[in-house]
Amino acid sequence: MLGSCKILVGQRQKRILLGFCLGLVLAYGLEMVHQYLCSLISFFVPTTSWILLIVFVILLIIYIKQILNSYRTFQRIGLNGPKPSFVVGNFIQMLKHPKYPSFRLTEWTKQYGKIFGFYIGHTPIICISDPNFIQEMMVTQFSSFHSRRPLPLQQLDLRHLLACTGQEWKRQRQVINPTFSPNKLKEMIELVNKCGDKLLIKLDELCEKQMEFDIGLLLKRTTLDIIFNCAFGIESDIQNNITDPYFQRCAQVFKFNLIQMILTFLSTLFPEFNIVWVNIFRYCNFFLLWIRDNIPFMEYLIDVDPNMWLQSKVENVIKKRQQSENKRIDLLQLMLDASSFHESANLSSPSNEVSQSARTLSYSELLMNIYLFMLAGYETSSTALSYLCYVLATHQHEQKILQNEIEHNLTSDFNYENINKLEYLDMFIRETLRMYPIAPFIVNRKCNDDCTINGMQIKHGMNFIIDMFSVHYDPVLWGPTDPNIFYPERFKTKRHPAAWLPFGIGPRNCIGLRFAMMEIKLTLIKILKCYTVLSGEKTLSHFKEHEVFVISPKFGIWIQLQRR
Ligand code: HEM
Repeated sequence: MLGSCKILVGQRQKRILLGFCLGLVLAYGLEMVHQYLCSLISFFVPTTSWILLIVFVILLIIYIKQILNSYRTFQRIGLNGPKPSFVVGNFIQMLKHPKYPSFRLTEWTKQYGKIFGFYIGHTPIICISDPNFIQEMMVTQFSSFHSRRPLPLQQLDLRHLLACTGQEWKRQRQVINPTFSPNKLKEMIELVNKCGDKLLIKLDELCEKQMEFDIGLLLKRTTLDIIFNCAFGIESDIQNNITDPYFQRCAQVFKFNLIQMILTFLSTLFPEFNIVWVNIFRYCNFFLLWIRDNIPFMEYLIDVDPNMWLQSKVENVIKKRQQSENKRIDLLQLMLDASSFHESANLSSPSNEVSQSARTLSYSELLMNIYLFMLAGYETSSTALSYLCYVLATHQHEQKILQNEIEHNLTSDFNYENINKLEYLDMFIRETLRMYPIAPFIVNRKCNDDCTINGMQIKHGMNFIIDMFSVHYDPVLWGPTDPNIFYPERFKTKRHPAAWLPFGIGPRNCIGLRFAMMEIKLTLIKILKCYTVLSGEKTLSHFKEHEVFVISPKFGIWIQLQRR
């Protein structure tokens, strides 16, 4: 999702060895650059090192003053918030939260109110959990808040929906929106259905054994299978083959290696030097790839960069589809139909560029977006399904109501209209995502134009984040039944439009919402028609959440199945 390159090395020892080699080479490289610069400058000025030192100290003082100044942002506008530490701001306090970082925001909301300020590094961020403010910012005054804060280590030339801004984002969104319309989804449901059938075969085997198992991994494979089928028309064997390279690469993208962790940390604390961190990261990857390709046996030590690998596969698939006579109905075909570039286009060809007024996508935009859908659609949907299985296992009464609804209203015809008529199923999923939102960190906005909301003057460049947990557990918004209780029927009452935010809100909400709901509903229906989900010994004891991009169950979801 970051769109950044990454190298993975198999085991710990290999990483240490590599880290050591890399350190040596970096040190040598730096020394060379240093010597070269000194000899170059001393050619013109004899007292180079003194001048360099003085310039460096002056720049450092200016930079530190800037940092200290930014820590006074909220004092100036009279906003409360936790006290920041120098350089890190409140970032470490967030990371050190025993549950997960997003939960720290909820604690601060309780302490400082529904609008407060905190610092990530020295970047001031306003945290909001007032639904009226959220509605105003993300819907009514959207034209002043159409960007997000760039992701740490985000490449500067990244041009997909999640990353781009302004006119570029508007054009891309207008072109891609129809791809996810109900009419198009109706045509794709058969593909999702087939992937669900493959899951049932696996579940059958596990049910026979009458043992407790982690369903999380199976759901990951299923959602990846669905997105491969629906996005690229690849009929993969992910669900049967544990070593499937697509599955392994996608999983690797969400795991950070040491270099990536350090650079992500630096990029978070010092975003103004992002170009430096991104380039160090890029060159480290190129360097490791070079070693892998040129030094014997290194291919066993250094793995291929999963982002590069996946992107090259996406490129091949696009090329093949362009040449094929057979036009499937899937995301790739719909987006190809909406794009305009020559068949021979590639990332560096002139047809890679399009004018902002044109209602079309360039080659690189198509490539990046298809790649984004693959990653954005796989982890989120499988995590949602995992939470749903956990809730099913721990709420037998609600599961019975759901099974009755499915039995009485659905025969074998799982078409788009029919599955969307199931009211209780819809409320059940919404209630689960209210209690277990998956990607709260991504619901953030950056102000593009000075404006005023609820009397608060907002300057261009100010960052905002939503404290989703405070909104989702607010008794005023979700009462009278206690929001800590799982109660799907609460959705029968009309709620504030900004009270339910798992997919964000406004023109820049999740473009895959309908697609995700379709695959989640269909998969659940298939499971519940055949089985009852039961809890086992590990269901509660192994349930622990953690947050890396998304909030997900750390040790999987352990359940038992009983055939109906
Ligand atoms: C349960 C599943 C999913 C959840 C919880 C989820 C959540 C989110 C959230 C919270 C956002 C940010 C919205 C905002 O800022 O207001 C988002 C954006 C996005 N999601 Fe999803 N998502 C899911 C599934 C999908 C799927 C299946 C796809 C694609 C096939 C997808 C593609 C995207 C894209 C491209 C964006 C960026 C939209 C833009 O900036 O215009 N998501 N998602």
